[in-house]
Amino acid sequence: MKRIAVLTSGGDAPGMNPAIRAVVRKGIYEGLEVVGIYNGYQGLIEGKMEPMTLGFVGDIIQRGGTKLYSARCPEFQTEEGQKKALEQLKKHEIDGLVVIGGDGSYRGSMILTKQGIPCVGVPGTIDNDIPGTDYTLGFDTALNTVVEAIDKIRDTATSHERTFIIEVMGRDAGDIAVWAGLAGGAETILIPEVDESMESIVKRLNSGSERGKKHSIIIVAEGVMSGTEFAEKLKDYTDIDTRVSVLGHIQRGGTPSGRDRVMASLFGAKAVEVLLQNKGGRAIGLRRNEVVDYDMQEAFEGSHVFDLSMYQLSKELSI
Ligand SMILES: Nc1ncnc2c1ncn2[C@@H]1O[C@H](COP(=O)(O)OP(=O)(O)OP(=O)(O)O)[C@@H](O)[C@H]1O
Ligand SMILES: O=P(O)(O)OC[C@H]1O[C@](O)(CO)[C@@H](O)[C@@H]1O
Ligand SMILES: [Mg+2]
Repeated sequence: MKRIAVLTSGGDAPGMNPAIRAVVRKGIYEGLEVVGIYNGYQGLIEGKMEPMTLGFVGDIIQRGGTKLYSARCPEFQTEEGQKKALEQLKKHEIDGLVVIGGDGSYRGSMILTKQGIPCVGVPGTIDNDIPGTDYTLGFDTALNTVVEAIDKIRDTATSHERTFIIEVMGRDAGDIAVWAGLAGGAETILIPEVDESMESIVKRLNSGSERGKKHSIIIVAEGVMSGTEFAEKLKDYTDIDTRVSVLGHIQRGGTPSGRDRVMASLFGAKAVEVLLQNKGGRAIGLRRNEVVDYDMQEAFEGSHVFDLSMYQLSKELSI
């Protein structure tokens, strides 16, 4: 292994920059040449890459987004696109690749591994939804962004004695919703993992009102339905005055938290160590507080472990 490359792919996540920094600096420390590929698999297909220096990754540890840019690349899902990508890797004499991204990006990397370029995945997605790891980069920062937003919205909810419906991200996963709901004291949390009936939701809202509760925070994970859709549904059951707030992409941006910077540094360095052992098709993760590498296949076959007890606790604490 002489020359390795790194790319970021899929939705960006705070922590991607510190992870790039760790891959580049650990690689150079170990005597490797490190190439940065721009715009994910799209840039790989187009050969948009250049050698990285220690300086290139200076002053990025504290920045959100990704200095290498990210993309969703439908062309890479075609055989022709994959062939072009492999040709570029061979042309630039790249012996191994670190892919920082979510499950889709991992799937793409498996194709390259099977074609002879060992790839290692670093979990970078705010959704925290990759099977096999307890943590994905960006989750902590996104969580803090959402909690800050809930706190602000709560001020208005209290002043106007209103119920607020806050829609949060997490394509198919309820982690952001549950953690933020618990941290922000939300009364109701709707997540894709649990099917709660409208009757039960309304019953809880009404019992709060009967006890004199004047405001309420409802978190809706986008994977369940949109906040607006939920507000419309609620109208069929109650005349409670609601407002909807869609947090959207502010959840993906911003300075990575201390936790995300540390995890990114640990994950990025571990990815380089794994490549140095000539291992491909591996994913980096956190298990019981230990940084590990595991068979990437597990990330596809296993299911993301969702902590139902936290969801239950949020209900017990926010009645
Ligand atoms: N099955 C697949 N085969 C080949 N490439 C894939 C596959 N799935 C995804 N990819 C590639 O990976 C890119 C990123 O995937 P996707 O858009 O699913 O994001 P992700 O990595 O899952 O991140 P996130 O869900 O956090 O945004 C895709 O645009 C595509 O280029
Ligand atoms: O930015 P895009 O492409 O609209 O993707 C949004 C999706 O990406 C994520 O932010 C990360 O996977 C999801 O939570 C969300 O559903
Ligand atoms: Mg994904």
